Amino acid sequence: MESMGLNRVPVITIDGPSASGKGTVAHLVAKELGFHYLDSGALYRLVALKALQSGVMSTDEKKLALVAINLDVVFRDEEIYLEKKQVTEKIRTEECGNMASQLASYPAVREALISRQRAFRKLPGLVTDGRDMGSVIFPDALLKIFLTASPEVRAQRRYKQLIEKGLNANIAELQKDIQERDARDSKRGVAPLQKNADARLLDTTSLSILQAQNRVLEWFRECCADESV
Ligand SMILES: Nc1ncnc2c1ncn2[C@@H]1O[C@H](COP(=O)(O)OP(=O)(O)OP(=O)(O)O)[C@@H](O)[C@H]1O
Ligand SMILES: Nc1ccn([C@H]2C[C@H](O)[C@@H](COP(=O)(O)O)O2)c(=O)n1
Repeated sequence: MESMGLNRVPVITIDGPSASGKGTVAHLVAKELGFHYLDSGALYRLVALKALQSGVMSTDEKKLALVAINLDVVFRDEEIYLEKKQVTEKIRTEECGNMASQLASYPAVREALISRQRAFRKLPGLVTDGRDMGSVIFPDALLKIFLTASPEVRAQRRYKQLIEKGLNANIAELQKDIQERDARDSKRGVAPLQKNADARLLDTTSLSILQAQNRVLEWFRECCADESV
């Protein structure tokens, strides 16, 4: 693997809808394999946070693209820094998530984030999660997964996650929010969330986190054997 060109660095992409568990599974798989990890949604959330802080409107594509181009962000260990300030939890609010989903529909914003995402592809490998990782950013990925779960289960998981963090949450509002976000992310004109033919479907509605993680690792080993990686 050491002598591989950059385009042969193995990549596992995990795309899927909001609160499906793709971030959790991608992170665990990366840890298990000793691979790098990219949470691409965090980049859209960081643009959203910076735009909210600077008073840039969610309708101003040009200014939002400038925010994305100039984003001063560092991912270090488990933490995320925007302009040297730690914002790991701050970008996880529903406000940032919704703003991120809105600005992610602009081609100029998406274009501005492409090279940043591809820069994460380094030896010994990369696991990444998002909406267009397999379709647009890493079309030659070794293994592409579309990870999903029923909308009800996703809302319950998000509810539990927020309550465990000591935050207020309302299951009906979360369900509505997830529905709206899914619709916006899937219906946009550029890089929509969808299961492409070359992605394997992983429905985790009745799987535990460990079962989902193991399924991805099994598939990865199969792909490595097929490709003699
Ligand atoms: N298979 C599973 N069984 C039970 N809970 C799960 C499972 N997968 C993930 N979870 C839990 O669901 C919650 C949401 O997961 P996570 O944040 O990874 O989703 P996501 O798809 O990355 O969301 P988003 O796209 O909004 O960032 C977390 O609390 C996680 O621990
Ligand atoms: N590859 C990606 C990643 C994220 N987005 C957008 C759409 C999401 O609603 C929003 C927040 O992502 P999350 O952190 O919830 O995964 O960002 C996208 O369009 N493409």
